[in-house]
Amino acid sequence: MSYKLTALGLMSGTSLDGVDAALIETDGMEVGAHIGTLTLPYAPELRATLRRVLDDVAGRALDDAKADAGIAQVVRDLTLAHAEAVAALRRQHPGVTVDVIGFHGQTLLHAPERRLTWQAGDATLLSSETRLPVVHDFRTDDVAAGGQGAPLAPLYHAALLRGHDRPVAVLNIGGVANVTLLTNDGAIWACDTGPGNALLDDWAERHTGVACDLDGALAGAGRAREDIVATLLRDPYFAVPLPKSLDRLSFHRAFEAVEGLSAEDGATTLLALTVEAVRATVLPERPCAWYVCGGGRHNPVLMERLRAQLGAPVEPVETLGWNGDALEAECFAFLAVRSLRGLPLCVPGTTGVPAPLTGGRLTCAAIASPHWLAGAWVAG
Ligand SMILES: Nc1ncnc2c1ncn2[C@@H]1O[C@H](COP(=O)(O)OP(=O)(O)OP(=O)(O)O)[C@@H](O)[C@H]1O
Ligand SMILES: CC(=O)N[C@H]1[C@@H]2OC[C@@H](O2)[C@@H](O)[C@@H]1O[C@H](C)C(=O)O
Repeated sequence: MSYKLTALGLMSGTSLDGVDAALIETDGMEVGAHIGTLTLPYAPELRATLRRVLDDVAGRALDDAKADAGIAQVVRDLTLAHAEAVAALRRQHPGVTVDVIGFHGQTLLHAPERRLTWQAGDATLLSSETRLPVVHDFRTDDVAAGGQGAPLAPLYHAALLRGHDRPVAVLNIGGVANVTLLTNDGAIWACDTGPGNALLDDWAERHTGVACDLDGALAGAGRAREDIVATLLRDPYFAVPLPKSLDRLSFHRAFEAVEGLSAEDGATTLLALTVEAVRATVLPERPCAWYVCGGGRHNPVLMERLRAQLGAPVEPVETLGWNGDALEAECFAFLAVRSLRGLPLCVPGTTGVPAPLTGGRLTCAAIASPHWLAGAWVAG
């Protein structure tokens, strides 16, 4: 490995459950030590506010939403939650010097067809709170270049899977689900497959008051209405070839289709949609194995249906020695270092950009000269 940095990645995903933080060593090409991780759940009020803001932002002009004082306060609150996660992780590893933060931010809007994507977060505030350089805004350049802006995890998956048998797939089941496929000829393909847990979370919250269908308690007790799943699979999204990406709210019309079902049958049907959407994704090669990360792998009913439907072994990424709850946070640590080095964050097969493209912006507030900026390494 060439000159490596200690990078702290921060991800707050579409599930709106909180901030994942991870510390790794990397030169942006290889991944060295996995130093530590933690999750800091959002306070329930912040989560509820974010859920409302998502709906609000979807219905108005983006510039207008960004200028809204109420939304600005939410952005500040979520940034401070990220700063708290950084402080907590640094307290756990007092001997470690962090070189840079990779700050994804909270996606509040993703509409690549309008060349819009917004990962809310105040990088200047985070940098001044932590006194660390912050790389942020990872998706804008990709979308501006005509790409989907997502998923961005595939190059990290590829770095971790170097030398692994192919074709192989990594499936993330977060709020939205996304797949990375590494093919026999060394290509990387990716897309969002469809809903992940977001619909099931909202359904469970509505019916039980609990924020998710914990351990698949509801979905395991119901029957899937396969006719409804089949109808939902006629959505044009599934006919679009990859690369393609989704917003958290993209499939909320599925709610109308399950309206009137019992809590259990509705949950089983929504869970079946998540799995069938993966199966319906046309990949250039059939994976010989699927490795699953993201919170969905904790749902045994979901894993069981994936195993039954995908026609190849389906295992949690822990089988590979990875931490499936920290992977996305690690990814943004890795991408921060790639951004500093001007390396691509995406390639045509992952986001549809015309050519490999770097991205991200560096913000250094209240830091005279980050020690690594003095080195020749960054220029190289
Ligand atoms: N024990 C469990 N039983 C059922 N579901 C679970 C369990 N643990 C986590 N989950 C699901 O995982 C979700 C969180 O997953 P994750 O943290 O991967 O999402 P995210 O990173 O926010 O989303 P995305 O990857 O779309 O950005 C929860 O909202 C819940 O649906
Ligand atoms: C716009 C956005 O935030 N997309 C997320 C979301 O959550 C899962 C899926 O949709 C994925 O495409 C992406 O996140 C991961 C980290 C990615 O970019 O790979």
